[in-house]
Amino acid sequence: MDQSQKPSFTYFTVLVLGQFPRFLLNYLDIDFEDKYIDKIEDSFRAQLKYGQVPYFVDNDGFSLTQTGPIIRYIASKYANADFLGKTLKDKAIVDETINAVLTDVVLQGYKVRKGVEDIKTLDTIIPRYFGSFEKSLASSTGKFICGDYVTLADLCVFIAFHYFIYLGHSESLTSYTHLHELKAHFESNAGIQKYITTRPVSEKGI
Ligand SMILES: N[C@@H](CCC(=O)N[C@@H](CS)C(=O)NCC(=O)O)C(=O)O
Repeated sequence: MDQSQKPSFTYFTVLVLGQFPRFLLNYLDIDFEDKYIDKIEDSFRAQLKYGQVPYFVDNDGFSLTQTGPIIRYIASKYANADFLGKTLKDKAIVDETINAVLTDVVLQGYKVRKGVEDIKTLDTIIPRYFGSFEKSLASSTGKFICGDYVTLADLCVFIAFHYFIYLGHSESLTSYTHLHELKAHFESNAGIQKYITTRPVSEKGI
């Protein structure tokens, strides 16, 4: 296999799931090829293990689908050792948080925006999940979910918070001051600034 190729990432222009690897790759300042697609061509679909994107290919040709495993793999390989949690329990909390963000928060927000789910769903989702993330940050011994060091859980919570503001729910999120501080923390990262300001905007608004 060619060891010299750049990692690549493929997903649609919409943000939904693809924004997690994209935010992470930019946050870690990884030189990668970002491929935006409008549709999955048949020949490409045949390469995808479950016929769907997100799709990540590492610099040695190793490929992965499934958002959670992609971001955990990238973090394990390219971030510092603590980024997935320093202790067994911190690792479990990081995992618990990522799972909540990917399955219970972001997909629900997307479904509401798409009109597949009633807007009233958010009356439960926002206080249940963002309320809980806020509580974790407020009771932390440091600025982050696991205390004084940043993890992939913090990045995922930031992405979900950022996404809900993008989807138009900022008024319901005003009172979450620790989440706003977390947002300011990540938005000060040069890679994240670059990604947010240069990414293509989907007309679909999702
Ligand atoms: N469980 C998968 C879900 C992947 C998924 O639903 N992908 C959608 C886009 S968000 C897709 O590829 N849709 C196009 C299609 O099925 O043709 C993950 O977490 O990555």
